[in-house]
Amino acid sequence: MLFIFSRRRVFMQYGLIGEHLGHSFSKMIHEKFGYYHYDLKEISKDHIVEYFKEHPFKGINVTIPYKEIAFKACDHLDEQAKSIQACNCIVNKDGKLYGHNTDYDGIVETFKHFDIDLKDKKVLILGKGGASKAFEAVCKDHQAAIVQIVYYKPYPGCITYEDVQRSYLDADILINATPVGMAMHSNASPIDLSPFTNLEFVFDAIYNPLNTKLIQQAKKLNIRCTNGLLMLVAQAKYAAEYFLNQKIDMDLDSLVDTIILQTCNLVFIGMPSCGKSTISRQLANNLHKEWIDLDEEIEKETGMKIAEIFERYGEDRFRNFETLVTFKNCIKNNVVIACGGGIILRKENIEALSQNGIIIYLDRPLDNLIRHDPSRPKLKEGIHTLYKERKDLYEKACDIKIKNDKTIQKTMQICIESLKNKNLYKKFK
Ligand SMILES: Nc1ncnc2c1ncn2[C@@H]1O[C@H](COP(=O)(O)OP(=O)(O)O)[C@@H](O)[C@H]1O
Ligand SMILES: O=C(O)C1=C[C@@H](OP(=O)(O)O)[C@@H](O)[C@H](O)C1
Ligand SMILES: [Mg+2]
Repeated sequence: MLFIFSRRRVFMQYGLIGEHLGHSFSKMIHEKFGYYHYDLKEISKDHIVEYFKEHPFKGINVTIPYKEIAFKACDHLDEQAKSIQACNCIVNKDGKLYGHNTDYDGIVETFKHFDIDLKDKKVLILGKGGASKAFEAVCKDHQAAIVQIVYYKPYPGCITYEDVQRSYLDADILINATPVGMAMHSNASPIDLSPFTNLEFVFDAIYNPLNTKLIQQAKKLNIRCTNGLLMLVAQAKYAAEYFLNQKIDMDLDSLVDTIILQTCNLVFIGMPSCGKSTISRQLANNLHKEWIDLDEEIEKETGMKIAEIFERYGEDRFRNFETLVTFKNCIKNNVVIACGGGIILRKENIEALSQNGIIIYLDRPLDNLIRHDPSRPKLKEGIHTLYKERKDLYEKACDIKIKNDKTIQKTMQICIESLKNKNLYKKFK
């Protein structure tokens, strides 16, 4: 009896099920609709069949790797779920399960938003999992001329990445439906875009990090592109409409903006002693965000003070630690990060921090900077020499430059005001 009671207590009415949900934004999105609590429930492969048998929910979303099992568990399926053979949304009506695939709608919504006409286009879809099938269905329904699935090894119906190099470099649209480039592997890209000749649009279904390596490259090459955030937000809205059996009146583009604001990081760069650590910590307190100082993280990881690392191992080794710690922290969400002054010396550091972060350059008058401090070994080279070497790198790396020539409190207020500028966040769209 007690057993049944305790199990009932944890039943969720609305939520997301999947195997690993650590990086999901779904709770945040669904609760913005304002109709219900939304929970995240990780279920192991051993328990998933039983979960569907019991179906203890009113409405759920389903994510990797259970969309196909969900499809099989449903009593009724809509056309999109049938054609994709996978469900990401199930509604429980009087004990019967109604399956939908709102990923399909999220994809259509995204192509529409960017005004991409799929008709007669040559489309490459990387990956052959659940998301890939939804993209394939959308492309075929919208009369793309060729829809080719790319897989990393030979597989029926798929081509390999070598085949792409040989005969598909004239593709019009490229879609990443693999997890390559996602959070823990954010330094990887599924494909190099530079040899493509005709790419009109790149669609990366990943939304964390907001800017994957693939998206960063597309932007560099001036190819129009999107991450998976609008798709995610749109599929959530359509799922909520199925859950509630009513229309939800919410502008998706503004919802995307809200999610970006709540998930992106604020990253401080600038000369040694320009105020990065001090001002970013106060800003984090003020905005109720977690604060991370990369120098402190290096000291924690190595168990040594910065000056000791320089002395015992030299600058190069210090820079390796710095890059390691940068890669570990850059894929977090909603954190404020203080970097060390030399972070801009390696391009890959800034690229990594830019995946989820707005880069803020704190510019403090040189005359106000500390000249001698044994805990800051680079100062021995002289502030003017360092500034000459680095000035352009700071300028180039930053999204916004803020003068720190007033009080700490005042500069922090200026940061807060400047960060209200919506244009800053366009880099994530
Ligand atoms: N606007 C300011 N007015 C007065 N002191 C400041 C100002 N900005 C920074 N400082 C001081 O400068 C010193 C170095 O700041 P810190 O945050 O450690 O710099 P960074 O992390 O950029 O090296 C600290 O003592 C800090 O309080
Ligand atoms: O400018 C630099 O090369 C360095 C700056 C330091 O951080 P601060 O900028 O916080 O002093 C620290 O990362 C290390 O001593 C190297
Ligand atoms: Mg510092």
